[in-house]
Amino acid sequence: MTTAVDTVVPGTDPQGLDRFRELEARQQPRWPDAGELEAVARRLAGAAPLVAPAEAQLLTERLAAAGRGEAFLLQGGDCAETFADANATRIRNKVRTILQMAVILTHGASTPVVKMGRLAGQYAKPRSSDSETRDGVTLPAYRGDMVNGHAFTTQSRVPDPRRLEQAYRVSAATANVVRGFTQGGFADLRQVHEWNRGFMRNPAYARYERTASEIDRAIRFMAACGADFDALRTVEFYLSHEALILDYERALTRVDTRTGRAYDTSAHFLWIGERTRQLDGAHVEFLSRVANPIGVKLGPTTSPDDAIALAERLNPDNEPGRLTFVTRMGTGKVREVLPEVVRKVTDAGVVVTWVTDPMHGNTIRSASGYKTRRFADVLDEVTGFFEVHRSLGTVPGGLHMELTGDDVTEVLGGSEEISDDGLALRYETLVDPRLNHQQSLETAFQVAQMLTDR
Ligand SMILES: O=C[C@H](O)[C@H](O)COP(=O)(O)O
Ligand SMILES: C=C(OP(=O)(O)O)C(=O)O
Repeated sequence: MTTAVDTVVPGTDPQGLDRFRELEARQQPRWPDAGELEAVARRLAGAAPLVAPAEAQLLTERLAAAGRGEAFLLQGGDCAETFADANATRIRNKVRTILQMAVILTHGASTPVVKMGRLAGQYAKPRSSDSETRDGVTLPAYRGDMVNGHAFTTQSRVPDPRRLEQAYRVSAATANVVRGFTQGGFADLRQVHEWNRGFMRNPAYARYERTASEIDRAIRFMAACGADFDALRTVEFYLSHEALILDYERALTRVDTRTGRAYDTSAHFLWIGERTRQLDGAHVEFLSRVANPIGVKLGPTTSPDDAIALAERLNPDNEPGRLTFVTRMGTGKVREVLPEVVRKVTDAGVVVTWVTDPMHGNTIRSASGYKTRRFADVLDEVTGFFEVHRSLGTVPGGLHMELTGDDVTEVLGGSEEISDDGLALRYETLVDPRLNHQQSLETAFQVAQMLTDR
């Protein structure tokens, strides 16, 4: 990785990187010790970048291709990564799930897939409420391992800036493991059967095995023809997270010495959440200053004018691939709200890559009290997203999912028919429910069909 980047010390601000500090920043922790936060930010500002600007620039080109319908973005991972789960097995399971989904999509729809994890930095969460009450005791809400601990004790819930450094270190280790898996042979397409080994037989796995066999046959045929398969050994895999805690994102921003542009080197792709996308807010201001490809989540209250104004602010040069709109309307709203937004944005000449997040508009509380989603709702929002783009002649460019490679029981339904009673079996997420491995593969098969029709 090239490290041709210069630190921009907070407070010395040639690129306007600190201007966000003058604006309202929602969803920020109340750090108890400003001095300690500043010391941490200074140390992080001197630390090595986690990604290289050149990689982020290549991703911009890939996302531009997705926006034109020449590729498809698959972005997935935990709702909230945890420090405790940043081990090789869990990371491998997530990477493998994304690789398997990508194989299904590429094979089913003959479309190159841009692979991206919500990984190696997804440690901060926006919350509906600042506090949580249990049995009459009220404490600050858990805001992700980057901010405070999940344990319901006063000590654990106090925001601790040293966690920003821990998030950096764990992200670096995770990124290293991801590079090992994606560059070291594990992701070799000739391992396509191997990725499925050990899973129980069920319809999604049996279907995956058939796909893998067809890919195997095609590879053997091409090998017999003398093809060179070096390109199959490695995959491009990008890292992303929500750019929520601005002190962290600012501290990891560097100036690329080749281009003179500022990059947030905490990830290749950063997105602004639905709760922090105010046009005059700190998050929009900060991300307008970095050159990474960025996303904005658009919920059901988004007006076409909001979307156009965000695009003008975040991508004034209308650079293809720079801006992705991740729509998360909910299954009940997608067909009602999305058409007008897409139509007016398109009519305004705004170049954007459209991606669906079918998770965040479909969260419910089950009768047994779990925060969950119905698998059928998730699929229906994706279906609605494709229908809307089809009817407008615009491009459905990708899928943004909360998923895990493990056999959790957090989302209702799927071919294993997880019921309300079944949620308790392996409900492990600390914030929002994720698709398990098998539900993720099922989704990929359904989307491959929609992509083929695209
Ligand atoms: O992942 C998204 C948000 O952080 C999450 O949905 C907020 O959850 P809450 O409503 O439980 O705070
Ligand atoms: C908080 C998230 O989403 P949204 O901003 O769309 O609610 C998320 O993706 O984790």
